[in-house]
Amino acid sequence: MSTATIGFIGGGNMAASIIGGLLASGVSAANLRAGDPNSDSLQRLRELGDITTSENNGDIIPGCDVLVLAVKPQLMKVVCEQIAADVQTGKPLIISIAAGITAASIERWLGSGLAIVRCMPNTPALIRCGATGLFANSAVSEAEKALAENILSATGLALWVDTESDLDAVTAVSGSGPAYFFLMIEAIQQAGTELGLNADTANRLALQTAFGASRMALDSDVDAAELRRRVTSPNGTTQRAIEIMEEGGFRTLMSTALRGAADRSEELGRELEGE
Ligand SMILES: NC(=O)C1=CN([C@@H]2O[C@H](COP(=O)(O)OP(=O)(O)OC[C@H]3O[C@@H](n4cnc5c(N)ncnc54)[C@H](OP(=O)(O)O)[C@@H]3O)[C@@H](O)[C@H]2O)C=CC1
Ligand SMILES: O=C(O)[C@@H]1CCC=N1
Repeated sequence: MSTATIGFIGGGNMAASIIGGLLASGVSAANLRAGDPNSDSLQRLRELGDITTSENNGDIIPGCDVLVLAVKPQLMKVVCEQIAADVQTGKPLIISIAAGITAASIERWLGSGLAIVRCMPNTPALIRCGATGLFANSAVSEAEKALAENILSATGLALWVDTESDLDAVTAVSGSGPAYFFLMIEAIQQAGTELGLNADTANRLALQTAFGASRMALDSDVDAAELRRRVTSPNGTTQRAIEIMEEGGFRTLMSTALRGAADRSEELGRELEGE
C-alpha cells in the first residue's frame, strides 16, 4: 500500500474515482490532497474521506511525492503553467490522467526535467475494479515506475504500454469503455421493458447478467467467444439474437466507434499541444 503523499490537481469525477479506490485499498486519507476551485467537487471528495483540500492548487503541492493532473484536457496548459513554479520546487512524480495530452506537452508547460507518467484509468477505479494503461517518459526511474504502478493498481488492473501512442487505444478500449457497457445495459433494460417486463425486473436482470458475464469471463480459462458459444444452443434463442446483431453490423459498429475514440484522443493531443 502506498504511503506516498499524493496530491490531485482537479477533483472531479475521475479524481474522485481514484481517491475512492485508494481509500478503499487502505491508503490513509492523511496522505491524500486535492486542489480544485470548485468547492462542490472538494466537498464530494471529503465525503469519501478526510483528505486535505484547497480551492487553491498552490496550497496542496508543497510536500507532495506524487502530483496527479486530473483536469480536463482543454485546461491542462493553463493549469500546468499556473503550478509550474511549485512543481519545479518540489519535483514530485507527475501522473497525468488527461486524455490525449502528451508527456512532451506537459513537460513544455511545467518545465523540463520532470518524471512524467501518463496514464488512462477508468471510473470503476472507485470500486477497485478499474483498468489503467500507463506510459512513462525517459526521466521516470524504476522506483518511480513502481510507485505509479502501486498507486494505480490499488484501484484495479494496471498495465504498462510500450509506446505513448498506445494510450490512444487504451482510451478507446478501457478509458471510455465503461460508457459502452452502460449503454449496452441501458439498451437491454429498455428492450426488456418493451418485451413486457416491469422496469425494476428488467433493470435487475440486465445488471446481474452484465456482472455475471464479466465475472465468468474474468474467471474462465476459455475465451469470450467460447463462452458465447456455450450459451448459444443450435437453432435456439441466442442464435437468433446473435445473428440479428451480426447482420446489423455490431462488430463493425464497435470497431468504428473505438476508432473514433482513439482518433479523438490523438486529435486532442494535437489540438491542444500548440496552445
Ligand atoms: N471521466 C472519466 O471517465 C475519465 C476521465 N479521464 C480524464 O480525467 C480528466 C478529468 O476528467 P473528469 O474527472 O471526467 O472531469 P471533471 O470535470 O469531472 O473534473 C475536473 C475538475 O477539475 C476542476 N478544475 C477546473 N479548473 C481547475 C483548476 N484551475 N485547477 C484545479 N481543478 C480545476 C473542475 O472544476 P469545474 O467543474 O468547476 O470546472 C472539476 O472539478 C480529464 O483530463 C479526462 O480526460 C481519464 C479517464 C477516464
Ligand atoms: O470522454 C473522455 O474524453 C474521457 C477520457 C476517457 C473517458 N472519459
